Amino acid sequence: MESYKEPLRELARPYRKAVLKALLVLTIMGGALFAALNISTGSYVLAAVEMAMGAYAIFVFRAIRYTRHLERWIIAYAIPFFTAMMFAMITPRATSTVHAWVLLIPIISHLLMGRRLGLAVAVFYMSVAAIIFMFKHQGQADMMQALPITNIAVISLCILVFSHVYEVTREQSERQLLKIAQTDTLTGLANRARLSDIFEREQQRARRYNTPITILALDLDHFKAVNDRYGHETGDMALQHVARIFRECLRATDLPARLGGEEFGILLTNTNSQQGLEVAEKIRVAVASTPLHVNNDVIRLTLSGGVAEFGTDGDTLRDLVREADRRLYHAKDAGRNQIIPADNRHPGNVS
Ligand SMILES: Nc1nc2c(ncn2[C@@H]2O[C@H](COP(=O)(O)OP(=O)(O)OP(=O)(O)O)[C@@H](O)[C@H]2O)c(=O)[nH]1
Repeated sequence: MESYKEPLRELARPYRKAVLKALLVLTIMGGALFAALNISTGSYVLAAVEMAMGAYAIFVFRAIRYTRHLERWIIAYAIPFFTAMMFAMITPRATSTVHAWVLLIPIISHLLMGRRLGLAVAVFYMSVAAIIFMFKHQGQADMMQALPITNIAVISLCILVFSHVYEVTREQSERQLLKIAQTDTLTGLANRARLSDIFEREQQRARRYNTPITILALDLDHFKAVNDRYGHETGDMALQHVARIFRECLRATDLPARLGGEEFGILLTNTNSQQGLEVAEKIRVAVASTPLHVNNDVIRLTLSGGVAEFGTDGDTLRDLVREADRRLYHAKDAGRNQIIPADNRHPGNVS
């Protein structure tokens, strides 16, 4: 489960909202200023468009305060905003300096909509602006020369490329930081924060499609003795060794996580508690039958576990981990190296 799409979107929200708010405030102020200037020069249609954009900006400013659909409001505002820009370019009374506004499009669209949609919207409106420019100035010999046209084209392209590169790099750094923040450094497994994020997403899917989710809680047996006998460094190697076995035993859609110390939680999507028990048994047998070789030592490890199923044992990750933990401690009490299933009646084989 490598996708960080949802948490990245969440992370970008406050910053996109701040950019949108700044744009709205500037539109309200700019709308009033340019409407007054256009009224004074008799450009009433343009003034009406500017006042309408200002009024719409006030409406959107209020609407985004508590919205859960910021992305939709961004599109609902940016598209009319850019369209109004194109309209301002078409009007006969508009001066050629109005084209300077087009340079804002790639910056605003990337900041508000991200690298993919931002690029698509920017390329579309900049192309429309280029066509309008050519039509408008086709009779003006001084503008229709290679140098001024190349100047404008290169500046526009530079701003488009810089905005895009900035946004791509920003997203990559954010993804990298998020990955670090959600990964256990010792084992490379997910940590509790990532397990929680993925569980939130998966439980929504499970409710919608009525599919099962199972949580396993697994804990190494007598791990303190491993540390005491072979040292902390070897203990760390044992944790890495177990993490490797988890990866080998699980599907790509399962998420193994280190909950802390020598305790692990595994999220199994599309898996009921019976299938979950089979997975846990497979891991238990693999750990018990794959000793760790360090120098000349052969270190035999075992683990105990508990299974809990979404819905039957609880609806939140906290409840499910608590239930799976409760069974895990039964397994410890019953002699270790065993899994207690979700129905709590039939412990798995003790080898
Ligand atoms: N090497 C290493 N040891 C750790 C790490 N985190 C926790 N431990 C050790 O794990 C051991 C856990 O000990 P206990 O909680 O007594 O559990 P146990 O010895 O496995 O006994 P049972 O769980 O009852 O089978 C302690 O010695 C901790 O110091 C870690 O990151 N690296």
